[in-house]
Amino acid sequence: MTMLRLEDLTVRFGGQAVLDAVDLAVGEGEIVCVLGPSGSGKSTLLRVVAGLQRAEAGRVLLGGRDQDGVPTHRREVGLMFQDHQLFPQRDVAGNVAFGLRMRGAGRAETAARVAELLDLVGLPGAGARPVRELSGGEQQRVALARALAPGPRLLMLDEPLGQLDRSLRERLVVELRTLFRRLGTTVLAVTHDQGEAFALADRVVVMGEGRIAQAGTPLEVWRRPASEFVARFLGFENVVAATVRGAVAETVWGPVPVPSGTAEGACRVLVRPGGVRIAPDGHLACVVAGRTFRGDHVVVRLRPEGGPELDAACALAVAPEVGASVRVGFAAEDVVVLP
Ligand SMILES: Nc1ncnc2c1ncn2[C@@H]1O[C@H](COP(=O)(O)OP(=O)(O)OP(=O)(O)O)[C@@H](O)[C@H]1O
Repeated sequence: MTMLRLEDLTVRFGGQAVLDAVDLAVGEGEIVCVLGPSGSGKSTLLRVVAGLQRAEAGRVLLGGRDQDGVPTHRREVGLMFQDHQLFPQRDVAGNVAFGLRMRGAGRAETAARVAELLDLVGLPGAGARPVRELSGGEQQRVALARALAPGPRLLMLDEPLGQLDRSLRERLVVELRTLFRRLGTTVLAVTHDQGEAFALADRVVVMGEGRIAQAGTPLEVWRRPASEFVARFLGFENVVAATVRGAVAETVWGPVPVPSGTAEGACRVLVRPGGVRIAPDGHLACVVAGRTFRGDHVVVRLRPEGGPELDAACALAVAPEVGASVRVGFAAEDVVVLP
């Protein structure tokens, strides 16, 4: 079943379309992450779904019902923003209970639900703690418990882990995914951090200038970026103009093998760094201009005889030193033809 459907949604500020005829469906229990550069319209999208921002055109359907004219508090959506927006004067329980009280829940019911949620987010017994004394990660959990407390049909997260340091983010994102799976929560999250989106989402939606540039599973989007915009946003820089003839694309880097069935003629090609192979029989001579350590591999920046620089992903043990002369070839499985 589709929990959320956006049809032809358009929002303009000062004549500029911030959302430009956006169509999107989120299934029940699905976790969708909207990813995009700053200003691409991600937060506006959430605000329209929540009823905090009016759309100029298009529809928002929740559980099949048009939400036009339905106020925020009747939409049964949970919201969690990047700065948590906890009430500093209330303790943890008072924060988590907020949405329940708004719905008129009784004292005993509220207390039981708060305890249950604090267990769920890994803060058992923390109800009486002042929120001011919590760490960033603990505050994030309280904000999550507060958003989940009223049992929303759709949980929306806006840069949920934005303020936290990297290692905590990486840990929490795994916890969040496990929790949402267990609860069967339908989630629409926005983030500019691709690592976060790819770790959290069943489906990733990449936005640019108010439009959906690509939607697909993390693996699909990673393996087959649909455009140069998506490829560059994901951090792929090995993009070059090409002319396809048969199974080969001619480029300033020399011939690049392309998948069979690729249309002939002008295009742009992406070679993922893993497909730039340093080997003595490679056709392209390069000098190593830089090296970036990436944990389990090294990204080597190569300066070819002609054309733009390119990145190669190398195993730690064999990565050449800066200044070394190397030769490279391209592996077909890491070549993506862009429109
Ligand atoms: N109420 C408003 N009035 C005028 N312009 C606005 C308003 N809200 C947002 N904008 C503009 O709309 C554009 C999209 O904003 P939005 O916050 O949706 O982007 P975003 O993708 O969430 O960005 P970020 O990642 O920086 O939060 C921006 O250019 C922003 O300045």
